[in-house]
Amino acid sequence: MSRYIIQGGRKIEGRIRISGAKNSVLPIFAATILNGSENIIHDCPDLKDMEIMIELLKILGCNVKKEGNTVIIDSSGEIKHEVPDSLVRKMRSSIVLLGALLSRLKKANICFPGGCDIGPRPIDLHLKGLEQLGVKINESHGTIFCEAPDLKGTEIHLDYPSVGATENIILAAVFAKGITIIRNAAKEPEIADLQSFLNKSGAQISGAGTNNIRIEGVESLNPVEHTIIPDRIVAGTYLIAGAATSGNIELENVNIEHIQPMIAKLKESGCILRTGQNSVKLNVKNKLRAIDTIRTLPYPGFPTDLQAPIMALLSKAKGTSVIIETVFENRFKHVEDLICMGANIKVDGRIAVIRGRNKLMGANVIARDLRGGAALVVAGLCAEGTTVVEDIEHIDRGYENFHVNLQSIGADIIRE
Ligand SMILES: CC(=O)N[C@H]1[C@@H](OP(=O)(O)OP(=O)(O)OC[C@H]2O[C@@H](n3ccc(=O)[nH]c3=O)[C@H](O)[C@@H]2O)O[C@H](CO)[C@@H](O)[C@@H]1O
Ligand SMILES: C=C(OP(=O)(O)O)C(=O)O
Repeated sequence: MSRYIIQGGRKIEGRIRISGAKNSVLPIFAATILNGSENIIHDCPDLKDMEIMIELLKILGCNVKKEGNTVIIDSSGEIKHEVPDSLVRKMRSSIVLLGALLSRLKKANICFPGGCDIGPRPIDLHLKGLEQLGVKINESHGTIFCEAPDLKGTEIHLDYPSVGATENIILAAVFAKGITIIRNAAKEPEIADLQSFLNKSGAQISGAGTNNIRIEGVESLNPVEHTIIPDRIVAGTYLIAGAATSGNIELENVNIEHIQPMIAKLKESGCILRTGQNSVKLNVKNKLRAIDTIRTLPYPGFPTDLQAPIMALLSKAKGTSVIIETVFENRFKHVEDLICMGANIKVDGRIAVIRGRNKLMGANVIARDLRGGAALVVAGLCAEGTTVVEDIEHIDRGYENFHVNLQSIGADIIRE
């Protein structure tokens, strides 16, 4: 187990380039199974989850080469339909291999996926959508056995705009006969990136980024070269870290449209933000103010993945803030560690009330999930004294070179 040791109280100042998005690269890697060809993918972030997905693809029969942040995946060989449980349980995105394998092989066996422990996270909407496309599903002893003798396009109305379900249905529908329409689809930028990757390969998909996605089945796909979109959650985390230390930072390689929900809230708190075409600068002149209400929502609402980091920031803002977590049922595990650091936070169900304190104090805390862990790093950066964050393997799932990047902009953080 590794840990970060942070000496708080230093302003972070400088420039960081944002890596490709974890939640984009993982479904796109799964999608490389479809074309049975070579796929060259640039700006792949060096993350634990990406390593696991590469391992999974190799076991399934793909040839994978890594050259810096470019990954070349050749899926022209024979592909297996059974996905090993131990790796599937290590992350959430492994479940999109289901749609990809059904598309390519018309069958797949996979267990229930892992990922951050932030609530029950069922996959009923994935399975319901796949069944509507004609997939026969049997569950036994935790394994889902799927067969898709005859995938047929149809209209699917999602009860909730689930990111993973939207991705799985898109993947399964690429070769389905006729037209598939997904209504109430997730609108996240990572879905649009998946569409863009698949269309470059010859798929006929439109509407990603809106509630209605249309997929016209095609017969075959071609090799692709693609660059992953910048990670809006990583960008948001660095902006929050900059704000929490009253710093002065510039982020490069960001899509400004994708980070608008964070920009709006940071401005409400009193941060000064200036946007360029693909960059954003943040500085802070006065003490930050509380934010009346933050309600996490599907995109373009405020992202649940930044709920924990912004809570760390609000723990030191002037006044009382309210955060309502509407997406996941149990995403406040970081609260007890923030309280250990001196924060005044009360939680009732999905609502957290944060009364800003003048200071936070360094403490020994534990990263219990990916973004909760990032929040504790943010808190450590702006706390007095030393903070030790244990179990940082969770953070490795989603942040490339986290402490190295923070060091490069003046943070006192080491990995042990
Ligand atoms: C790898 C990846 O891309 N992860 C992201 C993805 O997770 P993920 O794809 O798991 O998130 P979903 O959008 O599917 O889940 C949102 C909500 O819908 C519920 N639900 C989902 C599917 C289903 O079949 N039934 C069901 O009830 C979930 O329990 C949750 O309460 O989107 C989340 C919401 O933006 C982000 O926090 C995650 O970082
Ligand atoms: C919840 C997250 O990841 P996952 O869905 O992979 O668990 C996240 O990225 O914050």
